[in-house]
Amino acid sequence: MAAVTSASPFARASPKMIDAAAAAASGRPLKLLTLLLVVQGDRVLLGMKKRGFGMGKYNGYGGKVEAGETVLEGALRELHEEAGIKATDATPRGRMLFEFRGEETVMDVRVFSASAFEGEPTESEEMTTEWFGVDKLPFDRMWADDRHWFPILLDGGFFRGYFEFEKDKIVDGVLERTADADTALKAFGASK
Ligand SMILES: Nc1ncnc2c1[nH]c(=O)n2[C@H]1C[C@H](O)[C@@H](COP(=O)(O)OP(=O)(O)OP(=O)(O)O)O1
Repeated sequence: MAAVTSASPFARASPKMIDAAAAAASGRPLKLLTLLLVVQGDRVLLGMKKRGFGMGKYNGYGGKVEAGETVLEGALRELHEEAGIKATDATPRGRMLFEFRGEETVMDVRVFSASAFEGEPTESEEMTTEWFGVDKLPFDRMWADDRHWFPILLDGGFFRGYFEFEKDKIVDGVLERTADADTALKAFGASK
């Protein structure tokens, strides 16, 4: 897994590139979102988005954090709404900022993983529920950034990144494995 990560062009970002990403994000409005990956042994639960933003792509479960809830509460609520299960050991793993060319708002996605849950994964109006082997993840049907940070997540590590998109193609980005979750949460350019 580590070899895949170091092969990512974004894993070799220079400090200068990281500063550039920080400058691009600073002062921009952030939209707070969650993304929770259920990883059990050598399999990962993914859902194909059936409607709206990211329709047709496989992803973990997540969405907007609502007023009055913590980020973790938002992540657990979205998992339950979209996949019908309650994660019992969700833990923060990373933070990704996504900028789309031509849009003012930067998406601030807090990534969690969990291995234990209550209930049975059940398809919802928004997402399917499918298990994939860790060596058979459908990266060609996922967001383009996923193939770069999934190896770190599956390896038990923490990460932070900044990716700039033109529609659903990456035009630039930086990705860094961090020593711990606290460092990952200090995302490039974000003030909170
Ligand atoms: N580039 C990229 N890689 C990986 N994951 C994501 C992205 N961009 C993203 O938006 N995401 C994730 C983050 C969230 O988990 C979802 C998007 O959430 P969305 O469906 O828009 O939020 P909801 O609150 O569920 O929205 P409604 O459908 O209810 O309006 O994708």
